[in-house]
This record gives sequence, structure tokens and C-alpha cells, in this order.
Amino acid sequence: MKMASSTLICDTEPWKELRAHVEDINKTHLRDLMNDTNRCQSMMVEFDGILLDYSRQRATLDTLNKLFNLAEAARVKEKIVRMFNGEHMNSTENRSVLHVALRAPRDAVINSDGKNVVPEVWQVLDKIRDFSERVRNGAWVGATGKTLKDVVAIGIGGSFLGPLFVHTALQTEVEAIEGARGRQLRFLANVDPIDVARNITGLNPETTLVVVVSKTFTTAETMLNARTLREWISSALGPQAVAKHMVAVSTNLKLVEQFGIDPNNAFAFWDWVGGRYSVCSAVGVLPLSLQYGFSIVEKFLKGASSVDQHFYSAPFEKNIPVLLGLLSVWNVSFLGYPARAILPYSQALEKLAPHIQQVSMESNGKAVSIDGVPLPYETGEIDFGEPGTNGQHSFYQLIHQGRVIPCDFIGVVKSQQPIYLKGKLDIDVENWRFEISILKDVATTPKPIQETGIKARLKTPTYSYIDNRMGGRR
Ligand SMILES: O=P(O)(O)OC[C@H]1O[C@H](O)[C@H](O)[C@@H](O)[C@@H]1O
Repeated sequence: MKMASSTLICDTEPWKELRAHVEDINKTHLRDLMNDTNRCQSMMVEFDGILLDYSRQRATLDTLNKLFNLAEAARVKEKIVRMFNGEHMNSTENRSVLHVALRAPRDAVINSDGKNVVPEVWQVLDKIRDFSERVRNGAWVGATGKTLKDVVAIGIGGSFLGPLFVHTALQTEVEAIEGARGRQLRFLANVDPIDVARNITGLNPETTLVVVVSKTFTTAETMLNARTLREWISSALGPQAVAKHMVAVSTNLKLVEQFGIDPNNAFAFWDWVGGRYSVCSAVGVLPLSLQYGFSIVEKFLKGASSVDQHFYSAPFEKNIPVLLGLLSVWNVSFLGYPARAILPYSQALEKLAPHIQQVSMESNGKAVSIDGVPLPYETGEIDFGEPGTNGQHSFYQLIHQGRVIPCDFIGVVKSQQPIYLKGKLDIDVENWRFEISILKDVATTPKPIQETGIKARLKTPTYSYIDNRMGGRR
């Protein structure tokens, strides 16, 4: 089914069918849905060590089919292809949307405006590899000849949250710990002087490298913080020290130069990268390579590229990003649940929720269609979250008491870190068991995770034990 660009999606048949279908779903109970083995087995998808189990969504296989019809009406597949082909999907700015090119293999061909952008991407990645190695092995030194062992990355929004998330996830990873030995990476985002004070406390300008990260190089908070740290360096070491102690990441190399940073020490990215999707550009790769070494960050890029390929080629029934997107639309625009809780049972994923908050809430939740027509329905969810164990002793109470909030439980099968009390189960297994036990009223018994060979599991129970109709647990 085709949709004229000015037609609102809510005027299409698939949308109307889903609207009518809400009634059917309201008559069902998750306990009964969970008794349907065929349904539950069909609602598990695995890719590259990630298992998505969405059997606890308030949805049937019929709901899914209707959502796939909606995706067809919205021409999702066609849009994915157009995006990867570098078409100007960003119609308001008339630009390509090509963050996928940032992690494409060296020999890939991805065109934007008739030019293959992959060689440029790799030129910058090679430059980062070279620069970060020189800083890390002491070939590049500060103004007084000392090795630069600490990095302060200044940036806000997309120039902050993605890199912070990955940094937090790597901090306890065994190989990354080795790469980071003797080094510190800090992030300065807030214009509040307290954030400046916190970030320079304990650092010596002589051994500190400042990375100013800003797509536009005009963001008020970032520029003020950049001037503040420029002053911190030059008042301690003299103005000529800035060249050795400050580098930049930006699409606006002219403004970088005007600020006083040598353009040779600027790491470019491109206007076809949305700020919130820029973690795989120099925005994330430079500070993270300085801290952990390029080879570790390259693994992160490879992982992202692998999910890109999955998103591009997997049929929608097996496509994890597409399924999660469609279920969000179902929950928000049809079932009327405004929020989504992101609940990783892993402290390493502590900063996932703030990152997703920007990626999701700055992208979705629009009041108008792409053609500027006001929308008569709600879009986009309110994302929030914390590591699950901590959330259990905080905001879960409200959820237990009957407010329906779709929850994404993220379990990790093998923790980055061993437990210290010998003879106990691995801590993530404990958490997973807890999750299984709280779902016991509705769950068919999941296979023990040790047997699945899966690295991570993402569950998306819409109401699970949360719904009062289940009788509640607490
Ligand atoms: O990277 P910058 O140009 O400094 O922008 C930082 C942030 O600025 C604004 O808030 C935009 O809405 C964000 O998407 C962006 O990430």
C-alpha cells in the first residue's frame, strides 16, 4: 500500500485496523496470552548474541501482522533503503542521514550527493588512530614535555551523552581496563561552574588534553566551557600551550580555527550526521580512543555496523530495531501508554537511559507530520530508566501500584566482572532469576540462560507483574 506524502498515517487502513484492534486486546489478559506457546515462541528474535523476547507485550500475532501492514503503509522498508542510499531523508535541512556510514567497513560504498563518503570517514578514523597512539605512547607531549594522560571532553547533548554511555560501559570491561591504565577521561557538559570545578579537580594542566566536541562549534554552553578551560591551560602554561593541549571535533573547521585550535588538530565529521547519532564519529571515537586505544573502539564500531546490516536486511518479523519501533508505536499511539522504562540489570549500562532519552525523544514525539500537518495522536514515548536493581528500590513502587509503564528489561548473561563471594551464582544470573521470579505469574518458564548461549537478553513486557490486574506483588 502506498501513501501520498501529504496523507497522515492515521488516515490509512492499517492504522484504522489497529485502532479497532485495541478493543480485542483490551479483552485479553497477558496470563492467557502467555499460555499460547506458539505465540510466545514466535515473539523471540535473536541476532548476534542479542535475544529480544517481546512475548510480554500486550500484543498477539495478529497485532504484529497489523503493525507490519502499518510499516508498509508508512513505507518503512523503502525509507531504510533510501537512508542507506544517502538520499536527503532529512527534509527540513535537506541532508542525507548517514550515521551508518561512520561505522561502515573500509571497502563499503555509501554515497551522499554522488560522492562515496566512506574514504573520508576512514581518513578521519586513521587520523584518530595515529593521534591517539601518539598521545598514548608519549610521542605527542604537552607544552612542558610531559605525557598527556588525562582527557577532558567538553560537549553537550549528542556531543556528550553517547560517548559518556560508551565510556561508562567500557570502564569495567577487562580489556578496556588494561587500555585505560593510568589514564582518566572526564566529560564536561554543564555550563554550571560546579561542573567545571568537578572536572578539573585533581587534574594538572601540564598532563591534560582538552577535546572540544561540538558539531556546530556554536553551542553556548560548550563554547563557554571551552573558553574556561583554554584560560585554565593558558594561565598555567602560557597561551602557546593551547596548541598542545586543546584539540577539537566538529563539522565547522572554520570556527575551530577562529577559536585558536590548529586545524591540523581538528577531527572532522559531516553535516549528514545528526548530533544525537554522532557517537560513532570522531565525537565518540576520539575521546574513547585516547582513553582505551583505537583497537577497542574499533570493536564498538564493528558491533554497530553489524546491527546496521541486520536493520537493513532482516525481514521485519526478525528485525530487532524495527520490532522495537513498531511496539513503541503500538504502546504509545494505540494503547496510550506515554512512557517507557529502560531497565538494564547491569551497572555498566548505567548511562544507557540518558543516551536513549536523547536519541529517542529528540527524534520522535513530534506534534506535526513530516509535512508540517498537526497530528491528532500522540507520538514518541517518555523514556526514563536506571539500572533495574536500583530502580526496584525507588520508582518501581509506582509501577507496582498499577500505573502501566512498558518496561524494557535488559539482562546480561555474563558480567564483565566476577563476583567476590565464591560459590554464589554470577550476579547477573541472580538478577535474571529475580526477573523470572517476578514474572512467574505470567511466564512460561524460560530456558535457563546458561543453556541459551545468548550474551544479552532484552525483554519488553508491557505490563508484566506491573499491572494491578495481575493481583500485584507488593
Ligand atoms: O554538537 P553541538 O553542535 O554542540 O550540539 C549539541 C546539541 O545541541 C542541541 O541541543 C541539539 O538539539 C542537539 O541535538 C545537539 O546534540
